[in-house]
Amino acid sequence: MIKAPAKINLTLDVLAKRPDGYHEIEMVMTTIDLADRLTIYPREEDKITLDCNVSYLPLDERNHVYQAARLVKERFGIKRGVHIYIDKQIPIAAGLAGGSSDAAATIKGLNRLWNLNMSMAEMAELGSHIGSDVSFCVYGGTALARGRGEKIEPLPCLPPCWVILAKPPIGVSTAEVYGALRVEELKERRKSSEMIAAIRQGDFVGVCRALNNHLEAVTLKMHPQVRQIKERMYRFGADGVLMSGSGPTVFALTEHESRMNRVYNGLRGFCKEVYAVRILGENNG
Ligand SMILES: C[C@@](CO)(OP(=O)(O)O)[C@H](O)COP(=O)(O)OP(=O)(O)OC[C@H]1O[C@@H](n2ccc(N)nc2=O)[C@H](O)[C@@H]1O
Ligand SMILES: Nc1ncnc2c1ncn2[C@@H]1O[C@H](COP(=O)(O)OP(=O)(O)O)[C@@H](O)[C@H]1O
Repeated sequence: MIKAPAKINLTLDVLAKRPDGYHEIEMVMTTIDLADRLTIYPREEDKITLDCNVSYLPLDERNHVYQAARLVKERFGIKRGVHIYIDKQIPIAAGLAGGSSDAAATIKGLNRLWNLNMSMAEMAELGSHIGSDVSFCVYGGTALARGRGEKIEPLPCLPPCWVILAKPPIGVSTAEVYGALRVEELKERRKSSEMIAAIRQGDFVGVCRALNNHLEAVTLKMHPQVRQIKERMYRFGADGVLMSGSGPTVFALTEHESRMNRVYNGLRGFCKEVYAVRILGENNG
């Protein structure tokens, strides 16, 4: 069994729109203890098959797990197959990179199963062909991602804290959110350098102060309930609050367990999907 953890964006600074349609970004991300679980079964027949505990995911070539397995097979000319069971726990289209993390876990799992001896950097490069967030998910832990998200620089672990996540019952398309962004109109300044400094100093208050997501205003405009969740988290005592990725999931950080409980209980009843988890440890880089 391989764990595929979700990520949150502590920063997402958009620098420019690129001619290839992607955006040049800088983001500090960290993995959290909310994870899908993948089980890989080898099969002699040269075929990739998937199964899953939920009915709303495609089990064919549209699934990132299928794409990852096909890519590894093609890259190494492997003529054997696999059956992969996905135990889905991460909400989908939520800004938590569930699909990207599943793809990264598949690459890592097949690297081991077929003794391919790929390094972290090689697996991250392979993953970048599936999606911009897959490279980060290969490393996990805390890291700075640049380029369109595929250039990874590992960072030290965050100071210990709690993460409370609330996901409103809407799915958000990443492409749509980036598409609606006007880079020249961005008002919030970039904060990734400030975030990195706070992490290096183990400064939790500094981490909360440096939270920034340039996509937040776009998604807030499309889905006003995201703002209501943010306000409620602050009201119940969160130390820092931000939307993750393209949303709509919002997370709160708290240093103390008692505050975590207040925020968690304050959000339940208001929002159906609420989680309280820890940050995961060091990355594997
Ligand atoms: C916003 C972020 C932040 O971590 O995550 P999510 O909200 O999806 O979790 C990422 O940048 C998303 O990464 P990922 O979901 O892998 O995106 P991709 O599949 O590569 O791209 C989907 C679409 O988003 C847009 N896109 C993505 C990355 C980027 N740097 N600039 C872009 O403009 C492009 O229109 C692209 O066609
Ligand atoms: N294994 C997978 N898990 C989740 N979503 C997947 C997977 N494979 C393909 N997808 C598709 O990818 C899209 C975004 O998935 P996800 O990674 O959960 O969101 P986000 O990019 O917001 O973090 C969804 O529309 C979903 O159908």
